[in-house]
Amino acid sequence: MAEAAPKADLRALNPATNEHFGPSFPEPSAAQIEAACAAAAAAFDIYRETDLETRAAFLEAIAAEIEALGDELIQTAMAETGLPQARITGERGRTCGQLRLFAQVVRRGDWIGARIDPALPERTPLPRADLRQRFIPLGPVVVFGASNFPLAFSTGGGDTASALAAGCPVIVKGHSAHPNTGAMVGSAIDKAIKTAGLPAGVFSILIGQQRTLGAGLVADPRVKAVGFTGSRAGGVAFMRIAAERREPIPVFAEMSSINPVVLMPAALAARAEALGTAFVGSLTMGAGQFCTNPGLIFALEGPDLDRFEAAAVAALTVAPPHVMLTPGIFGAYEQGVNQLLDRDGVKLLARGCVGDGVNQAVGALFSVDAETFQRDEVLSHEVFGSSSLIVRVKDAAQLATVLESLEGQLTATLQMDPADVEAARPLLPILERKAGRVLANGWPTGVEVSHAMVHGGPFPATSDPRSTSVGTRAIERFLRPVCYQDIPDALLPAALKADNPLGVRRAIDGVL
Ligand SMILES: NC(=O)c1ccc[n+]([C@@H]2O[C@H](COP(=O)([O-])OP(=O)(O)OC[C@H]3O[C@@H](n4cnc5c(N)ncnc54)[C@H](O)[C@@H]3O)[C@@H](O)[C@H]2O)c1
Ligand SMILES: O=CCCC(=O)C(=O)O
Repeated sequence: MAEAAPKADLRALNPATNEHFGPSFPEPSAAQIEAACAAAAAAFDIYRETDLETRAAFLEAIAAEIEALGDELIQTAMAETGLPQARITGERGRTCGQLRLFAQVVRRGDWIGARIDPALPERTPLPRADLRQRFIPLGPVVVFGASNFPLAFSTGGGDTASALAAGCPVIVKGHSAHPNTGAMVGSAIDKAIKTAGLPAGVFSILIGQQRTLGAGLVADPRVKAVGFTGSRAGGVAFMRIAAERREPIPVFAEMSSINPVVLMPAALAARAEALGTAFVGSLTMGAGQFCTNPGLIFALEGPDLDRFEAAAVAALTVAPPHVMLTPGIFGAYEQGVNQLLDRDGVKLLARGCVGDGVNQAVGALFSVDAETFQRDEVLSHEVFGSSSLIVRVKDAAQLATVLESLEGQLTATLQMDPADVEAARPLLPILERKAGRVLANGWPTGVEVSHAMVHGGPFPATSDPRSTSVGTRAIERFLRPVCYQDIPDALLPAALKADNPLGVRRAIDGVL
């Protein structure tokens, strides 16, 4: 856990210098938490029935307002996270593109899922009633901003965009690692709310550092769902709080993944050196602070794996150190690496360059044989940062067994050539069961925001394998179906009225 519970007001910390800067953020009071929940609840019935164009334009306005924050947003996020300019600029593009993509989804209206089974009064032995179904939003959603993506997975990120697209008011628990970035994006969303003429409770942000803030929000009876990206312990804590409520609610937590990569024999023989170098590029990107970071490599032991290791060692040895997001995250990384250094049967292959600054992660590469890996549960725990473990397997049967032993993952990757297809075929069902996204010949870092993307997977990658937190399917997390039986046309929602005034696609008796 990165966040302690200090008594002083929160101020931003530059992790590159360990210096605080900017204004103080007093911990939100119980009255402010109450006000945010009350406002969100009051806004729900108005916001959820906004017409599609108003809601889509609102999402586009948020994107425009975020862009209008200009370079100040980029500089602020850089100072608060230690992430470089190109990364933050790219992340802003992804964030705004994500909002605009959800605007298109809202306009198209397919998410309403309109279905009509017309009445069959003459049916025997029993007539059928007129049945009409649509999706409605769940209600106010609490979103936890993630430390590692201060824009794309934070205040105005994917959880917020998809919940707002669904028609849910959002209360963001801003991450204490980037309070000013969070506040700036929050102000951009507030402006867009005013432009759209929406109730203020459609969005609010509470920035704080105490556990009671997040726990209180998840427990509030007016909150109907949770979106979270962060640690396994944090996600599990919220799953528990949500399950123990008088009315349990869904928690969509994206938590822990070590993203196995399998180097298939023909690919390894053909391009061991290139694979070794590319692997280190993915491993060290952004100081390894990606939930998609390749933390486990599997390959058959032998000279080709030796070549891969040699190339990876050569690349990692010259890899520069990177400032991590917070001293707490840096400390957790160091602890994780030290734990691997102490593990029986684990060999250190390489460390990256050591810097002279604070909170700088030095990459780490280890190797272990498959028997030891399977015996020692600690070896399959996520080390958040640029640390990875190569698991040397004896044969194809052992590879299948060891993959089968893994926990749920966001991604699983096959590095393969055409000659590997038959050997890969029996692995695919295993990888499908383990991961939300299966890749060939890529690296898992760098998630596309699109219609077919799945950024999800079985526990502990997420708390609910049926969904994704990236891509347009993310909207489905915040919707539930309602069936209207024999409701008069005058009372039906527009999407289900006889003359289909919204012009949305509808399935009539199951046929679109
Ligand atoms: N899988 C990922 O994408 C990912 C991303 C970021 C961090 N992490 C992991 O999380 C660690 C800490 O980083 P972090 O601060 O970003 O994540 P975190 O889970 O500690 O915190 C995320 C948010 O949840 C809140 N929170 C966490 N536990 C809570 C609890 N028990 N009760 C109330 N609120 C709680 C925090 O206040 C924060 O707002 C990292 O070292 C890393 O291991 C994973
Ligand atoms: O840290 C989680 C998200 C990772 C991601 O979005 C990416 O790899 O692009």
